[in-house]
Amino acid sequence: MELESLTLKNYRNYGDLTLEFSDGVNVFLGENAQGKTNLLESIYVLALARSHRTSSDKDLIQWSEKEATISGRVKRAISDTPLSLNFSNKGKKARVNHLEQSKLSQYIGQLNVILFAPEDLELVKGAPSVRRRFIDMEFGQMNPLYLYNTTQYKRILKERNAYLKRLQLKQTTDTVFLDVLSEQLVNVGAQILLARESFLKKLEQAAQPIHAEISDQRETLHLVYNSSVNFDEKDDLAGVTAAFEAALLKQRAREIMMGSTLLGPHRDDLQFIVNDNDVAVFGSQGQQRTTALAVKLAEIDLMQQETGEYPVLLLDDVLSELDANRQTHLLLAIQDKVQTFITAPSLTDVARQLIHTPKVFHVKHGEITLETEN
Ligand SMILES: Nc1ncnc2c1ncn2[C@@H]1O[C@H](COP(=O)(O)OP(=O)(O)OP(=O)(O)O)[C@@H](O)[C@H]1O
Repeated sequence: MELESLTLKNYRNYGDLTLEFSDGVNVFLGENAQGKTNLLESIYVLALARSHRTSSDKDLIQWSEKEATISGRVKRAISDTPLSLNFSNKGKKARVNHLEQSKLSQYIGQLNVILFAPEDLELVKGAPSVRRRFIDMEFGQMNPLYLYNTTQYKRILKERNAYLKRLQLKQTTDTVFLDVLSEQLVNVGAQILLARESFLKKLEQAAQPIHAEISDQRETLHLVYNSSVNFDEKDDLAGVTAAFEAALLKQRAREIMMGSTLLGPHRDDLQFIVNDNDVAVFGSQGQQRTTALAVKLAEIDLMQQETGEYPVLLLDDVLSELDANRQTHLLLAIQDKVQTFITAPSLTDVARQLIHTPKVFHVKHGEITLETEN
C-alpha cells in the first residue's frame, strides 16, 4: 500500500499544501517546530481519523480558521482510492472515493499506517493504557469488527460507570438496569478479549525471530496478555463470556461501592517477557528498546499477513533515538518493501548509507521545498 499524494488545507501550520510522494523512503528534514511532525501526524490522521498527539480534533484546525481538510490518494495492489477527512465545528466528515461514510469503522482500514515515535520506546515500561491503546489502534486497523466492538465497549462502559455512580450515591437502588448493562458489557467485552488473545499470539510469532536477530540470538521474547478477567487461554467465546460474567457478579458490591467498573478489557495489560523476566521491571533500557523495535517491526509483517498489503511506516524523529545496530535492523527490514516517511533534523550516518534514493523535503515555517539531486 502506498500514499501517492497528500493535500492539506488549513491543517495545523499548513494553509494549502500538496505533496507527491515516492513509493520508497520520503524524508522531511527541518529544525524544531517547523511542521515536520504535523505532516506525519496528518498522514496518521488520514488513516485513523484521529490524532496520536491530541484527543481534540479542534487542535488540528489552523488557528483562526474554521475547518481543516486532509486528503490523499492511496494506491493498493488492485485499486487507487481517494480519501478525505474534513474537521469543523460540526464534527468530522470522512469520505472514501468521494462518498461520505456514515461510520468511521467503515473508513478506517483504507490506509494502514504504523507510527514509530520516541514515545513508542515507552511501550514496554509506560502505563498499561499505552499498551492497551497500542493493541486497539493496531488491531483495529486490521479488523473492522474489532474496531466496532471497541467503540461499542467504550460506550457501554461509560453508561455502566455512570449508573454505578448513581447506585453509589444512592440516587437509585434498582439493579435491574445494571444487569442489562453488565450483559451488554460482557457480550462485547468477551469478543474483545478473545480477539486480543489471538492477535497477540500472532504478534508474538512475528516478533520472536526479529527480536532474536536483534539480540544476536541471545534472548527470547514472549508476549503475555494479563487479563483482569480470569479466563483460560483455551476458552471459546462461551467460556470467556461465562468467566467475565461470573467475575463481574463477584465484584458487584465493590463496584457499587467504588462507582466504577473494576474489570474487563479496559483494565487489562500486556507483558513483555525476555528470557523469563518481565522486561519492564528487569530489562535494561537497551532490552526495552529492542523489544519495542521488534514489536513494531513485527506489526509490519502481521499487517501484511492479515490485509495482504504492507502498511505505510511513519518514523517520527526516532532514528536518532536508536543505536547503529538497531537503526540498521529497522532500515534493512523495511528496505524496498514498505513506503516510509521519516522526520528528522538531519539524517543519521546509518540512514544515509542504507536509504537508497530517498525523496527529501525540507520543512521551514510550514513551507516545503523538494531537494533536487545535483
Ligand atoms: N492548529 C495550529 N495552527 C497553526 N499552527 C500550529 C497549530 N498547531 C501547531 N502549530 C505550529 O506547528 C509548529 C510545530 O510543528 P511540529 O510539531 O510539526 O514541529 P516539528 O517540525 O516536528 O519540530 P520538533 O522536531 O520540535 O517536533 C509550531 O510552530 C506550532 O506553533
